[in-house]
Amino acid sequence: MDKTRGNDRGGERGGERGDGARLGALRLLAAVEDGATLDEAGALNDALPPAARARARRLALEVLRRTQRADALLAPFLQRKPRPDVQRILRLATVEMLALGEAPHGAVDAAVRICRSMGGKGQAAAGMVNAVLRKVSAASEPWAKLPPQMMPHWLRQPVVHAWGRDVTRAIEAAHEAGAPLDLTPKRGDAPGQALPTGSFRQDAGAQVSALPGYETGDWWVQDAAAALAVRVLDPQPDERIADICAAPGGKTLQLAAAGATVTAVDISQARLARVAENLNRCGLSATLVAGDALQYRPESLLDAVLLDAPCSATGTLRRHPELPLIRDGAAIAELVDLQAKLIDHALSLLKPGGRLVFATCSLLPAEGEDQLEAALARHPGLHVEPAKAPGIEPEWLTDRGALRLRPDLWPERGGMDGFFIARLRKSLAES
Ligand SMILES: C[S@@+](CC[C@H](N)C(=O)[O-])C[C@H]1O[C@@H](n2cnc3c(N)ncnc32)[C@H](O)[C@@H]1O
Repeated sequence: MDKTRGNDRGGERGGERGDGARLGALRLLAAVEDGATLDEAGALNDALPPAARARARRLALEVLRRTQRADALLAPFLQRKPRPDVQRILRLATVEMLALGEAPHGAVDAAVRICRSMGGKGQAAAGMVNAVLRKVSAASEPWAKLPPQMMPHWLRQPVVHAWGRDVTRAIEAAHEAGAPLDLTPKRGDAPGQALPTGSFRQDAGAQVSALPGYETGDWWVQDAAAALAVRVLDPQPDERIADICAAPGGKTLQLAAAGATVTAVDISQARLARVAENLNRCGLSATLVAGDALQYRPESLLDAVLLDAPCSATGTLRRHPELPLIRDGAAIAELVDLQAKLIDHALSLLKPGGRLVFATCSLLPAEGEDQLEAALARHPGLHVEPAKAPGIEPEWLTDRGALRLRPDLWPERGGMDGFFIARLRKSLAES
């Protein structure tokens, strides 16, 4: 049996060695290779104590951000390709030592112990793992020279085409650096460093539920780029606004906090339950509608619609580095088609002169700039209003006045998710 895939607590009871967290990370990495997201695989570590479960996830994230780099460093030290479970152990120890500053004896001894605990073939590999990792521990110079992990071709190619190689490499460096934790205040402020756009930033390791104001719902977790969609929409008190792809609800909370009368629609009943929980925690309210947004029709036309459309989520690779491993880009055409239908439907819900914000957390122009051009061509009376909100820098705007946000922006502050955000005004003539 492959023990790194099982539900073995692996020494976490002893605690001091941290093997439970390492085994948990290896379990997550194996599940990702089998096609699961880290969120889907999370339940595999339910038997671990909370601190070890959190550390397992952090370790898996750090490895997934550097798998190519670890494999490139390891390759010259390996006489033949190891079994996948042994390769994962080698990657984990490599990343622990060279990226996370773990002392070599701790990381190497743990890798060897884990190999030995795997029985027959693992035991046979333990000597090789020990010898290879001792060489790796002295390889910090070649490690530093290796480039950050490249995006897969289906994503990299359109990104290079849109912004060139230097920006592409800067985006890849931002993916490796990971994401801080951003908070959106209900009103006023939230704990952390104030960002120019109104969000507050904590270090990546911050424990959300331990931060002041969590219990009282004074803020919620939301990337600074994601928070800009509602700031660009600029909701006003008592305006009737629908958030038609709402779950888990960060943007619904912003709309409700601004005093708008909000309807939150989502096709997933389970995800909509999270919107309800979040509203409840923050003492805010909205009408919730479970169902296909394409079928949603309010009793009367709306002042504004927020469409944060389903997309490739390629703007979130800092937080979801497993996505390139489990997606091949084949679903993009279908998503682009759905986004266009949702834009057309959203416009039909608006009063003449009403406004629509279309947003996707994607790096692909097909889900942003090109989608906008196609919508303008389909709706002659529709026009783009330049995105305005505090902290928006002029170079983030496209020629059309939409916002193109990328992970390499704000490098000195820790970056932001990739997002495309366009504010559209329906013509007064169109009903
Ligand atoms: C990008 S997420 C929205 C994130 C959300 N706006 C927030 O800020 O928390 C897209 C959402 O669209 C929902 N969705 C996908 N297809 C839909 C459809 N046809 N109608 C309504 N919701 C849909 C998904 O369930 C998912 O929750």
